[in-house]
Amino acid sequence: TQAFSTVVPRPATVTANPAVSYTVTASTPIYTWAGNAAAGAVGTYLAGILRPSTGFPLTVTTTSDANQSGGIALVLSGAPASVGANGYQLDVTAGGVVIRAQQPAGLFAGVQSLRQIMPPQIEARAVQAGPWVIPGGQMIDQPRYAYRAAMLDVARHFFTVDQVKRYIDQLALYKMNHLHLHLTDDQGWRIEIAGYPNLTGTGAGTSAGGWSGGYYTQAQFRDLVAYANSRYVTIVPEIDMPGHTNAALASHAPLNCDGVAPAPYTGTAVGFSSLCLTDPDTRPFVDEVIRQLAGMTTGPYLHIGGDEAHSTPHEQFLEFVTGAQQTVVKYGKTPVGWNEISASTLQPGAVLQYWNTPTSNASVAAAAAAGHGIIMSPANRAYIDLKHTATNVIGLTWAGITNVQRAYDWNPGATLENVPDSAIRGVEAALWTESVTSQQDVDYLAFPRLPALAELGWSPWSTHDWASFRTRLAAQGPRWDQMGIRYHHSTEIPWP
Ligand SMILES: CC1=[NH+][C@H]2[C@@H](O1)O[C@H](CO)[C@@H](O)[C@@H]2O
Repeated sequence: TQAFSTVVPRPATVTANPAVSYTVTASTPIYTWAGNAAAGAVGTYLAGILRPSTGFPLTVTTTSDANQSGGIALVLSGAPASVGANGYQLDVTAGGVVIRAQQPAGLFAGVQSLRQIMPPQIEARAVQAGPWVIPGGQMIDQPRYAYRAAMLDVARHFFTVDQVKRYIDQLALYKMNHLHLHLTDDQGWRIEIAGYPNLTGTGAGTSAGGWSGGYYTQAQFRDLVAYANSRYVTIVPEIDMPGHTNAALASHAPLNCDGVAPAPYTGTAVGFSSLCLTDPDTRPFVDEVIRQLAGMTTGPYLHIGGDEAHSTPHEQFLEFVTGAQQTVVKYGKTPVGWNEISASTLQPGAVLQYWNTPTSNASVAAAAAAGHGIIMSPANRAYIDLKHTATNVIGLTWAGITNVQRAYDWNPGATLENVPDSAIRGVEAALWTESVTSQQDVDYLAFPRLPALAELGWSPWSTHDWASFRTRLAAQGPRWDQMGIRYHHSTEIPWP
């Protein structure tokens, strides 16, 4: 039987009851809360996970009984107030499983914990022998931070809709609830913008290293947004500006100060490109891009980049970034930017993403003091594009080598001087793809560090403990084997 206390992220309170267990059988139903379609969808999602590996019907039916026994019950009643909108209470007794929440999002989170206390074979896509014994116990659980995210850079190398959906499913398993898509950079523009067809002509024609290009049509992007929403993941699209813009400049000559489009770029340098901020074509371009992207995005955030604008005159940079934030607000979204935008006139609600390595930054601290939220992605902790070990082939090294313990053993709420935990919105694991050209590369770099950052975003600091985490992480290995995730077998982890 899978141990009860192996869940990642660690639930806030976990009480194993080894005296009891519940076995899922061919007659086990899934009950969902009557009258709530979203709860029903969570039940159908759970059935989609359990049916292929058990071969059981696992019929989904409704109940109005907050103490429904005799199966796996997902109920929107009886959850303690402490779990809030995104938490849950999970009880496994001899009589069955009951997940209680205040909102469907909490049921979805509870389902992820339920998956992890079932045998690893539950994640197989072909029928397995069983038995499907679930150990007894109780969890009462809720997230520490509201923003628990991963970033996938689809500009340096392009990843298909299906590959991104697979990543979304992996994020959901670890209760991450935002996926930041880095859609544009020097090497590629990956989102269709009506009226500027060459952005996804020349702009999407190649990638770092000269590999094949690609892009999302607006319909495909909307499909990704809908898929993410069905996994309680919010897409955060990024148009990186005014630097990191060679793909746009190569696609649309008027955006260049001299009116001459540069060649597409397949290298991996940064900081050499800039939109021409004195050019009258730039503002309408930026306005149209933000307008269309906001129209495709159901989530509240639109990321305007702002990093490494080393080729942009500083005063022009400040004025541009202030204007870009105002445009995002005009189209109904909340602006997010890399921490360099803190020097601009931050718009109400604007959120900063901290990526630098120093533990102090006066401009960011001032922004936090003014009430702006901070997302923590310090490169020497949260950049899962860096190598795991010095001998790794793929991965970068500019901010060091990040093994699992370095990714895990830090407190996002107590990292930046004069930035209190109350200013921290959450954590984001950033996967840049200069050296990443395949699904396997993504798996190898993301696992096992992504779950480490997921635990930092979800679990209370009071339970933060490397010795406990490394043993719980070890129990995830057999699950990843079943899921076909080709993870890095870090020597820090006692894999079974
Ligand atoms: C915000 C930020 N800008 C740079 C930096 O992070 O490092 C990344 C590689 O780790 C690189 O791809 C990116 O363009």
